[in-house]
Amino acid sequence: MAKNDLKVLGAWPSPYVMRARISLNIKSLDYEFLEETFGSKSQLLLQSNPVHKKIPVLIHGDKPICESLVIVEYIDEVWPSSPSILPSHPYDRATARFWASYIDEKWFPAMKGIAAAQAEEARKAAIEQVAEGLALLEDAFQKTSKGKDFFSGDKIGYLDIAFGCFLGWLRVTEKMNGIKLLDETKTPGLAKWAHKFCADAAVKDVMPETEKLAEVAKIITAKLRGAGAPSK
Ligand SMILES: N[C@@H](CCC(=O)N[C@@H](CS)C(=O)NCC(=O)O)C(=O)O
Repeated sequence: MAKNDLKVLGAWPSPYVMRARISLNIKSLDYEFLEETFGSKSQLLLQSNPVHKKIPVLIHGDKPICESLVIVEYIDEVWPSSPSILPSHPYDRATARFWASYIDEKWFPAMKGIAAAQAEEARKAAIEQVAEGLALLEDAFQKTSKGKDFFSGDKIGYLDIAFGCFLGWLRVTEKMNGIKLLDETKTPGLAKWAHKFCADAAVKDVMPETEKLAEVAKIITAKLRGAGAPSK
């Protein structure tokens, strides 16, 4: 058993699961990774997260903690470090939480919309929405990074984790649609940030390879579009 008795219920392609794993890596915490089978839910998952029945769940001792961003905050509070994952100033914390919520509630759903779109017009509208979101996030990056590598400054922090976990899916979306979303001319800060984020020691072993993720994306896309529905 690992020293801190930590388990993560998850699956390697899940961006939300990645948030928990990156946070544990930042704090150099060992954990057992319990991989859920795609398309089914283990008894442990159902009893650990009876409300949402979703991954990730962090189990600390015998206590389950659900919801990826709640998990990130929990890890940061239980194992404090310098710098912390959450910004130290209340205003910076509020700003980071604001953008994380924007990413989960607006930006990523728009990216899923690209895959789900059946008609070309709907696909173009979703791409446009994602690009507009990236322009907003570029602006947020310029303001919060203050010329440093990450949203949080010199080291990866809360907003880096909240957004960076979607980079694998962003690359897959680019590849499957023959488009460039993170553009060096339109979003130069984010393009550089993405390279640094993926190369970071806390991230590189949990960021899935684009090719491998693309295989999962094909299955999910078919599900989103309704299996067998004619694609327009
Ligand atoms: N808001 C949740 C989202 C988690 C989530 O959507 N997880 C997906 C895997 S990527 C899941 O468990 N899906 C199974 C389901 O929806 O039944 C979080 O941040 O943890």
